[in-house]
Amino acid sequence: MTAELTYQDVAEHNTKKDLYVVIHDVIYDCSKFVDEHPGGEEVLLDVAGQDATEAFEDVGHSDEARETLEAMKVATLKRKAGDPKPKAAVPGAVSPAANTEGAGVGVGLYAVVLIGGLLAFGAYQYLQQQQAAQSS
Ligand code: HEM
Repeated sequence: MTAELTYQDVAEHNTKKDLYVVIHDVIYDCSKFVDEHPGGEEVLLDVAGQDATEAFEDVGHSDEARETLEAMKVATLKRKAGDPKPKAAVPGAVSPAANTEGAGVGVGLYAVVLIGGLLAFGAYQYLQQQQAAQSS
């Protein structure tokens, strides 16, 4: 199967009865699998018509799951300028239309990571000081 589809094509298949996902730049038709998914239909509906690479990999699916996936392959992804980057599955971006503003979301994510890191560092320093104060 050598068909190529774009993100826009995939985004149209975003319902339970007609559900495509992109994982590692390959497109899979999960329509028949939604009801059988051991992880529930909700998570698949969340990524319907979108890049599910991160969601799929985060769970650490088994080899068996990967074989199931392989059987559902329908096409490969044809990337166009402005499409989200590989693995750029953005948690919370439920609407397929969200991929038109990929750049903005990317910057936002960096900000979140940066602030999270600073907070963790601050907390660490604080705890160190507390400990130092206690032991003196
Ligand atoms: C799209 C193709 C997918 C396939 C073929 C698939 C297949 C499977 C299979 C076979 C299992 C059973 C455990 C295992 O063998 O690893 C499983 C479990 C699970 N899947 Fe998926 N999955 C897919 C996508 C996703 C996505 C996008 C998520 C999003 C978070 C997800 C979340 C989970 C979770 C949380 C479990 C664990 C359920 C439990 O242990 O109770 N799956 N999946």
